Amino acid sequence: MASKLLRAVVLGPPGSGKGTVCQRIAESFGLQHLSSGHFLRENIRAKSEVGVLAKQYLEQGLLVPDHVITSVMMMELEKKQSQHWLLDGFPRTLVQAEALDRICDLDLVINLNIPFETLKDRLSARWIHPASGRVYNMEFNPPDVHGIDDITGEPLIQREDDKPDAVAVRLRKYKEAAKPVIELYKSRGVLHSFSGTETNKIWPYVYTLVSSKVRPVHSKEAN
Ligand SMILES: Nc1ncnc2c1ncn2[C@H]1C[C@H](O)[C@@H](COP(=O)(O)OP(=O)(O)OP(=O)(O)O)O1
Ligand SMILES: Nc1nc2c(ncn2[C@@H]2O[C@H](COP(=O)(O)OP(=O)(O)O)[C@@H](O)[C@H]2O)c(=O)[nH]1
Repeated sequence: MASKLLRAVVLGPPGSGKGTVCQRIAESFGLQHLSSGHFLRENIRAKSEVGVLAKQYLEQGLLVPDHVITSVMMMELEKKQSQHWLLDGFPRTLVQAEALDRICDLDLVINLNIPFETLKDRLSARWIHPASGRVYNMEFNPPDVHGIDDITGEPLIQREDDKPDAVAVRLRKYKEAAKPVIELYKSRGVLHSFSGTETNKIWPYVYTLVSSKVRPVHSKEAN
């Protein structure tokens, strides 16, 4: 097995299960899971310069400008140079993919293909613990106590951009922006697409794929 550090990306529309799949990969393989949305929400909570700027875009379900998210991600990636990593939510546009190209060669791109109706249903049932980014779903993986984070006991919230009007805009924007990124990675032969309506059914295939690149932390397949 290669000892090279893994550079991987998970692509997929909002609600496709990127966060869920990345969390499982991170746990099973000991990779760093780096979520662009999580970094932006952290900046918003901290009221940093980036956060103040990003807030207005997120509230309208819009992508933040390329240079803003690219500088946030480059700073985070610099801190993780010596670790395997997995990007969730970045790159979202061709400009971002080109910026990423300048600092690394990707080994693996996982593309989640999920039907639109499924995405809408999932997002309306999604609740998060803002401080950690932990994600719940009232049907798929509910918290032990309704509305409360399992680990800290703090309240869960529903994201403003998971409300129905913002969701439709986000899905449309995603499609437009992601098309050239998917084409680019397909042409390089690093793209692996998975289709379905259930993360639990897709997961064993993703696990097998990642196992071909990095050794699992646990010998038995996590689920
Ligand atoms: N790479 C990016 N480029 C531009 N805007 C971004 C990027 N990543 C995140 N954002 C902004 C716009 C997103 O709607 C918002 C939340 O990001 P994220 O948590 O990845 O949610 P998302 O819109 O993909 O939904 P989801 O978590 O459901 O996939 O942050
Ligand atoms: N019903 C159902 N919900 C799922 C499934 N996979 C993920 N979810 C939930 O759907 C929502 C979106 O998943 P998430 O991982 O946040 O997707 P992301 O937006 O692509 O990062 C979350 O509330 C998840 O808990 C699934 O197979 N079935």
